[in-house]
Amino acid sequence: MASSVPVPVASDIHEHPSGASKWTTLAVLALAIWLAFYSIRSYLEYRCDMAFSKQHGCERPPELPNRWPLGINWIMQLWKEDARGEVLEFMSRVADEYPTNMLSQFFLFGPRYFHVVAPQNVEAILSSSFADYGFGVRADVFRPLCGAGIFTEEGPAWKASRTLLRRHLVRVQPRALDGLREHVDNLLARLPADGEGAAVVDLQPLFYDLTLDTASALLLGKSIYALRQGAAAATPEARRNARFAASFETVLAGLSRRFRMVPFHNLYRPKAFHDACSFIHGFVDGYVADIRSRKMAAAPASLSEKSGGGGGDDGDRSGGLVGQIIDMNPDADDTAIRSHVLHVLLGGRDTTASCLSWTFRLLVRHPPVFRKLRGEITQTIGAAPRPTRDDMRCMPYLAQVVKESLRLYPPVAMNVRQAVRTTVLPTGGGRDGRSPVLVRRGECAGMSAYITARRTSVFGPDAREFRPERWDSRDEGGDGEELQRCLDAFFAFSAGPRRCIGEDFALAEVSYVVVALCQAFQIIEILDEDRGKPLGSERQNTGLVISCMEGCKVRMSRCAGERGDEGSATKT
Ligand code: HEM
Repeated sequence: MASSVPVPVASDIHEHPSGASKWTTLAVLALAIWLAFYSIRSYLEYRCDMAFSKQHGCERPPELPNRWPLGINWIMQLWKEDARGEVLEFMSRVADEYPTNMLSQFFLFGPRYFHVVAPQNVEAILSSSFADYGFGVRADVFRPLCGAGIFTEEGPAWKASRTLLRRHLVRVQPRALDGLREHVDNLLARLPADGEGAAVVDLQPLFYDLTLDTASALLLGKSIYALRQGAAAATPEARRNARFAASFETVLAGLSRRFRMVPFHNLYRPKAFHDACSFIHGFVDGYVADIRSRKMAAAPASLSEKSGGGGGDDGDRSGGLVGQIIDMNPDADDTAIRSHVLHVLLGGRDTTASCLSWTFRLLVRHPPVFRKLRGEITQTIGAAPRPTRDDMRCMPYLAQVVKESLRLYPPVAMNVRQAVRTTVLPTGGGRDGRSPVLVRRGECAGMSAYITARRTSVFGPDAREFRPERWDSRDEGGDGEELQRCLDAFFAFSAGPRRCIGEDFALAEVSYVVVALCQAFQIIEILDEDRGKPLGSERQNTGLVISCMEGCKVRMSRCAGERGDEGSATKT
């Protein structure tokens, strides 16, 4: 038996390699070919880029010096400052040390990262060289919550989403203030009542509830009523709404953590985050199914007539954005509708609440500005219960106050783009910081409206001060040059083709709430313990938008006789 088994000899082994070693050889060969190809391509690309750089007279901006390899010292410092709530102020201080308006650095093994401060460079990235930049990993970071949509898409898909969403916003815009009234009433009901005397209130969480209510009404045709939850939490619907509001908070915190972990963001997988995403998906899907079935039951014939894209006048009233999309295209995919809803919610809710919160923080810290604003409100609408759109157009100082608040505390404080092709930024290179700068394909450019707002070279010696008058075209007495410089450097709503589509809606909402609170409360003032603290010394939460860790605590009273401090000057 033993003699029938063939025994391999050494020569057989060499001439007929086993399956495994054959594949190993092939894999090594493929890797070597890929490496050779990659190196040659990188080298050729580098040569082309250098020629391009020379042609445009580019020079490198200053490099941030690393104390430890791979910029680890900077990463640790940023984490530390972030935990302290001071990361934006820290970055502003670093930028101030470099008058060239531009810095470059590497983080770990990532691509070169440019810190862009000069308004000309911001303009190039957002507008004139728009096509040269993309979002990098943003889509991947947002995917668990909202899939593909306006915030993450590029090219034709983004254009289609933008056209659709703009159409909806333009349609609801004229009636937006009517829709706000109910929610502002709910806000007022949560504040100290008549005769209750002066009370300390943190307005920040209430503003977040308010904007969740207005945004959900805009998108789903029915509000979440977060402001009413205390009173009505007994019903199953109210409980579901409360869970939606809580899940949304969990998800936003998770998304902001994912951003901080790039490129390891996919390692962030806590169960609470995924459960919250699933709940939100099911919640919105429920609304979509409900609106669709109501529409089918109400007018099956008219639905097919509208499928050409015309939509109906009731689009925004019955089912908000969801209803309008179904009106225009009854075959629209439900998951795609859900993504539209979540993208706009993501873009419109926290940003508006953040703006409201910072505006009131600033107003109570600047009594002369608050007094002047109250004067304008009284003069324009007197005792009328609520302002109309026309009333608000007649309040230029109100617009200046909101704009100045957005300048100093832009809700979207940081933004990043990644070059999709090699390109040039107009300024910031060389010793004097005036030469163009080469940005190679794959390199990143980070902009911060917060840091730019604090540059004295851009906004003048009072850049860090809250001075709404800087936006008054009549105030300068000069040739309007300074105002134009301020306008060019203002990008709280971004700029160029991807400028915010909710700007008008947000400004109307913020202005309306400011007027409503000023009318209802004769006293809104700073707490004694907060007096004298300079702007920027507060602790900030830099998630997807900036909020204040200390909230927006004020002392309020409906009646002037019940003020906490006669010395304060917020009364008209
Ligand atoms: C004070 C409030 C707001 C601020 C400061 C603000 C700011 C911004 C900024 C900076 C961007 C550009 C983001 C980027 O390109 O990375 C943006 C985009 C966007 N915003 Fe707003 N926003 C506000 C309110 C709103 C509201 C109320 C809505 C909707 C109702 C909205 C919807 C959007 C959408 C859909 C985009 C994406 C536009 C695109 O990529 O084409 N925003 N916003």
